[in-house]
Amino acid sequence: MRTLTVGTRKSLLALTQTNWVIEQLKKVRPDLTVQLEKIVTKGDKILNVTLSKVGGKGLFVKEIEQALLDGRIDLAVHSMKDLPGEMPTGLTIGSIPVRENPCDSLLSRDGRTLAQLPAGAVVGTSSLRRQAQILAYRPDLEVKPVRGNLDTRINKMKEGHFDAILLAQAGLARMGWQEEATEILSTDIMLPAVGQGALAIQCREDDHEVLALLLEIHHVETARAVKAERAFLQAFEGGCHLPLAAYAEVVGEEVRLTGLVAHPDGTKVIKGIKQGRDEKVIGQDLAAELKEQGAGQLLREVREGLVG
Ligand SMILES: NCc1[nH]cc(CCC(=O)O)c1CC(=O)O
Repeated sequence: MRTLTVGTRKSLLALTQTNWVIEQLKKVRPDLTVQLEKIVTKGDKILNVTLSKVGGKGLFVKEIEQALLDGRIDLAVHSMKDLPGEMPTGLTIGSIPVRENPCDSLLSRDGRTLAQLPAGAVVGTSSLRRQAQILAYRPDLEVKPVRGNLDTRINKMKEGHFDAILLAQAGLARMGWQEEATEILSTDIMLPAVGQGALAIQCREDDHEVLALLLEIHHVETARAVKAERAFLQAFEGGCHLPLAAYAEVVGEEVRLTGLVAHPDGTKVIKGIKQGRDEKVIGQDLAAELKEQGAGQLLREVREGLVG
């Protein structure tokens, strides 16, 4: 097989994820040769400003997709939760490898769990999804925005800017920093972002050589779960900056999907569960059910900046 060029963002997490994928590929094809092509995306350039204010889906993805289309790279590893619903013609997801821990974690300065944090404690997160759910559970906490890469956020907490922060356990685990988590939050308290903990490996849809290779590390159960979660998200024309969460698991032959839409201040949580064989159908059905309870209107208000 030809030497493959793998595109990646320059952040430590992106490099770590990409190297993990290359390792998995080499397990099945020991003779595989690859070279890395580091790409700086718009999202990386503006990490220090409020992404939700800048808007724009796929801030971390666009330049990488262009490099794939131009043939400068042959495959690219994305965090599934950062990947927009629509994909440019000519590209496809060739593989969804096995999912890491999908949960969110609380990291606190003095080792206190979420239940033990005192009233008024300051929790750092810039995610409306995390903000909404943490305030629904503990309305007495204060949420403040925090930006930057994982290590930047952890350092800001340790320096005392926050009593605690919320991060995806998957990111910590991939970096080998799982011990930094004070508490892995149950999905009952903190439902994850769509696709959280999963990776998507993107390639050109006519590159059969790469497609055959990627199939070797495809994980069918993860792919089924993510398909249900993304069908739910797409029914809301959702971006990743909305107070929307979903998590699915394979149960026997079926997939069980839990989804929610919340007011950013946590005063309202619209939540439901759907189980069935067809991932797309349960995603769409659950979205329709939550819309009947006002979820569509709530998200429109968030998008238009009326609340949040
Ligand atoms: N939004 C940024 C982002 N995109 C992917 C991860 C790592 C976890 C994952 O793969 O889902 C993170 C960090 C975080 O949210 O704490």
